[in-house]
Amino acid sequence: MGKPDNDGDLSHSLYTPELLRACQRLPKIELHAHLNGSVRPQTIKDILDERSRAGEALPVTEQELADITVGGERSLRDCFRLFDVIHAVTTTHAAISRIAAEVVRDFAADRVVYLELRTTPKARPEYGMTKESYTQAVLDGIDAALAQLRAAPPRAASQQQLLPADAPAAAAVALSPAAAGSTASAEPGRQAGAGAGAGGQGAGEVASPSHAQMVAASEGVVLSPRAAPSHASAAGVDVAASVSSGTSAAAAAGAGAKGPGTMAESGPGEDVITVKLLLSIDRREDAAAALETVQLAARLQSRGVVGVDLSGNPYVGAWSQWEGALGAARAAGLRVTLHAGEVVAPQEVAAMLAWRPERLGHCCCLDAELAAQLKSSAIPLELCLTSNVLTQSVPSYPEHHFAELYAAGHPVVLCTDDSGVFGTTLSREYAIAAAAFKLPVSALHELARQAVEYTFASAAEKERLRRLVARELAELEGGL
Ligand SMILES: CNc1ncnc2c1ncn2[C@@H]1O[C@H](COP(=O)(O)O)[C@@H](O)[C@H]1O
Repeated sequence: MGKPDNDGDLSHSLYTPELLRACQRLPKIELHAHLNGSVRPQTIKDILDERSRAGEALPVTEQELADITVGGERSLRDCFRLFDVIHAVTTTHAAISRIAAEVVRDFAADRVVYLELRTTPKARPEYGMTKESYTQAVLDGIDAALAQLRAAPPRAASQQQLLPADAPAAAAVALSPAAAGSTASAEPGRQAGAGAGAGGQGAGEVASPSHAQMVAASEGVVLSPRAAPSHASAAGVDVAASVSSGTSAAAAAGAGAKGPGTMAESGPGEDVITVKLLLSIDRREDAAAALETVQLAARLQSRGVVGVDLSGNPYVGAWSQWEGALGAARAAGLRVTLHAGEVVAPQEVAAMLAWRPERLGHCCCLDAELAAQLKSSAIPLELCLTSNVLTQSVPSYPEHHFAELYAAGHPVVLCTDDSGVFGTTLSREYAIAAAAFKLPVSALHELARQAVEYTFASAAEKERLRRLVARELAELEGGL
């Protein structure tokens, strides 16, 4: 599957290490990240190793494992086969919690200050898993990561081993060519990632390299485990240790409460990351299964579930299957975002636009008429440059529809989609956008600022985020 030196991915020649570093310093908002697509490749290997040591028959073949760990340019169809392989590996609640914790820490390490993570609740009776227990495991993992980020003393990050500037790309296992280099053979990431795992390991975590580290290694960039806000480093602090998550209601209920959906205490410095969860409906699911997910999301709003997503293989299913469940989501006060137009499907995209979700994802394959309708709808669009190029939904970075929509002033937000599968980070997506579309730094700042407006956060949280992002950008602009 794929070719390691995939030149659909021109990112290495597009941007410089300096540009990547500048993007790592930006306070960023991530609104389109699939949990299992954001898994660290090494974690998949670790889980398989553990199961193998326990004498279990492995759920994937050698070839499937190679497909995960070596990667390559992938068609969308191949991509969905890969997700099935990942799901075959991640069958325990502990694995789900571990992945959620690592993903939160990886985004925090990439200076993402607000994360809307999304995942498909899975009912897998053969593993004693219900949609509810799966989602609880995700929430527990998020809680664990936030608790650890909150507790980590500011100096902890500075004591961690940094990735050497000359660390070879091969130091990391990669799911994709973007960070692959030659990869996979030599106990990857163990050395490079050890102790530098996005600011240390959480409960149940072992050392495995984050995407930020893999990207940094492939770019020859020294990456601080925690890209601290500049004022913090000016004060001799490497890491902002306070973390917030959750709803304003929980905030009003006071500090110290636990988990997404609650507001943790704010420390003297800065909030590290706020995390919200969207529950995804997989396009393979029928109306009843979709409704079950919506009802679960509605019940878990107090824990930080803010919305519902429709995703999955775009070649499967029909819009009419999920419309009822999505209507129920709306009635329950949940926000809705839809994957639209990843493949040519004009009738479906027209129906989705008419339904008016709060956000849309991708919209790669729209004809001129639909593109005009999208623009007049002003529905904010989650754009995932690397994902779209690697899955060949768009021909190249410069030809990505970001350019046209951005020029038209359409609300857009840069996102990663599946940072593990595509070996990317949000900082890298910003760097690619800057280089491919010749955006000045001020435009990157404006993208970061505007992203706040497209979150599914409450009005109070948006206001807090606006202030946080504005303050950090002002410091960057002031060169502090
Ligand atoms: C590449 N573009 C994409 N288009 C559509 N759906 C995608 C996707 N990338 C990921 N997913 C959806 O997210 C699931 C994996 O994460 P979770 O198990 O939910 O955490 C995939 O199985 C698919 O349903």
